[in-house]
Amino acid sequence: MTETASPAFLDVRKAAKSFGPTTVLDGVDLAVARGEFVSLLGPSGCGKTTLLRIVAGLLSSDSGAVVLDGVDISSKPPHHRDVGVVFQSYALFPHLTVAENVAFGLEARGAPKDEIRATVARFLNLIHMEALADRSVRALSGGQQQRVAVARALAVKPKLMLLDEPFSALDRKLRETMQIELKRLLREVGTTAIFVTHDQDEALMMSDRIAVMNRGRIEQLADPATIYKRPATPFALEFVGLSTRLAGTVVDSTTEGEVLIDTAHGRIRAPGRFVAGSPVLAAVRPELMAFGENGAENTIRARLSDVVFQGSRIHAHFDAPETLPIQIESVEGIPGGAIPGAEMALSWRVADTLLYPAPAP
Ligand SMILES: Nc1ncnc2c1ncn2[C@@H]1O[C@H](COP(=O)(O)OP(=O)(O)OP(=O)(O)O)[C@@H](O)[C@H]1O
Repeated sequence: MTETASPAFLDVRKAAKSFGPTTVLDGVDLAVARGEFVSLLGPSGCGKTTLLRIVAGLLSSDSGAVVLDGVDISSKPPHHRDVGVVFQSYALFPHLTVAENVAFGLEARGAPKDEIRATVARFLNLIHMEALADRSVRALSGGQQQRVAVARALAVKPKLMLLDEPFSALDRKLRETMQIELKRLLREVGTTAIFVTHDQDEALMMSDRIAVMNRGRIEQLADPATIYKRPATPFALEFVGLSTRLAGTVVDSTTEGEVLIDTAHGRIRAPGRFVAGSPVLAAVRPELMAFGENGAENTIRARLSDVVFQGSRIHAHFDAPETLPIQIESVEGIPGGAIPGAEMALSWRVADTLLYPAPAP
């Protein structure tokens, strides 16, 4: 299920790639608005890099077209696409200084000296590296090198920036700093960007919209809050964030657009329309569940198996006979000091219940 950004600045139509009998991209459509930051999020091997390489012109699509700012660039070579690329490996010119690396693309285009000087100064300022302008890039840390790589790609004012896991080689703290800096930098320069990651936190924090990819398809394309609160498919639900999941069978439906579902943990209600007898998957985010019955609309009983202290909150896991996870997050802790093995009531609102057709086994 995809939504279309309008008007499309980048319009990828039916991108497809097979290697021998293996389909890696299965006719993917992706429309990106001008100035937008879109992440491709999915597990290893789902086709993120393949899609990015097709947009960059580093790989040809078996079908379809790539249209950028109204121009079909499908048959143009990478250096004629007006697209900047930053990969995980920094790929800077090791024999050049920081400033020379940032200037490289402009010099190759024969830009006037004054313009080069001003642009390099602006970008070194934007990445806070004015003081290191004359240093060899060999003498930089990983984070500094990746800043230079981003500045070098942006200095030629590409219409589109493609970033493939640019921070995955960096440690967590530096990574978080770089994420904030990149977002600020792209906003200041006003560049449209596609960002590949398999890290859901990175995608949730940085993106205007996220394309959740699975097996060569986009399963959902939406803003981060919608991806988290209303995952379109069981895969998107499972891949982004944690959830309590309950397998069940619809036993009845109400005129208010709700269904009654029998699960191994009791009967619950959920918004949705399914005929009686349909196998379904019901889910709820753990922070939307509470201990006890609390007069809430849905209540199940389950046996506490594990409690994980996470500083500002606790995360409790429950035994689930059908092996789907039951988990709750609470800032208040476990009531009454319940210990593993104790049976507890858990409750939540019907409106917070997500409902899907049962995925194929
Ligand atoms: N040149 C190739 N020949 C054969 N198979 C390939 C080729 N390039 C990619 N693949 C396969 O296509 C699939 C998708 O690869 P791709 O690099 O797009 O995945 P990805 O989602 O970016 O994963 P990762 O996060 O691991 O980089 C993988 O199974 C990969 O092995």
